[in-house]
Amino acid sequence: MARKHVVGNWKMNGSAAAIDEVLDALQNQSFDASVSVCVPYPYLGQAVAKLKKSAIRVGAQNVSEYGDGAYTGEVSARMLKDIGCAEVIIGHSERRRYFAESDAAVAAKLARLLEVGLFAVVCVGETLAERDGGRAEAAIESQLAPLRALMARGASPERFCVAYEPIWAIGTGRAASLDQIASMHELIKRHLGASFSVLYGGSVKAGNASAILTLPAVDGVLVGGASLDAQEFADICRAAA
Ligand SMILES: O=C[C@H](O)COP(=O)(O)O
Repeated sequence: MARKHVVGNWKMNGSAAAIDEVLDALQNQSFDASVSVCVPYPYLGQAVAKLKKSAIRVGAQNVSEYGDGAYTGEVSARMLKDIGCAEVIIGHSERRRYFAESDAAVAAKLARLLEVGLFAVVCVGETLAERDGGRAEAAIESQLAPLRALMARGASPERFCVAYEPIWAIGTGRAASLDQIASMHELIKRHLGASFSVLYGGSVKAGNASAILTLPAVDGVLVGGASLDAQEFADICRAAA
């Protein structure tokens, strides 16, 4: 069985001191799972240096859909690779919602990451209105369509995973039920391939991680708030044995 993947997403939180504190507490621990921490851009270099001798990988939370050039304020996939990032979260619902990131932009970002050889964690998720209106599956299928198109053009399913994050479960303390998670992960695997890696995100905590990670269709978790606490994040990583 493949190793589970635990990704911490710090979002726009933290400081140089907080990064040191959390990474100091994590860096010498060994986990059966593959573990990564996605810190804000300004702290990427610090995290890469800190985790040089650790198995924990450093990731970014976004990347430009463009290659190097005159795109003020953007950060290219090549730059992230250059400084030692291993993976990048793209298409997070907060980016789709607050920064109008479209499915097409997410697909372009994925293509950039694949070009330079960085692993991508592509987020998809439905709103509460879509879930309550019986449209959750259709919403996810439409977000998967550009990924399927990229795969049809040769994108390797080994180089990226999907994180299923129901928007109503993010930061709310109300994780999706095990049935809801299992059924959506199975749907995603039906579309992208049975062995395709699918993570779950949305109010994952030390207390529910084990039950979620035990589901056969769950290949890992994407953890927001709880990844800011070294002890709780380490407990979640251990639950992914
Ligand atoms: O990227 C992480 C997700 O948005 C989940 O965040 P959360 O664990 O704080 O609910």
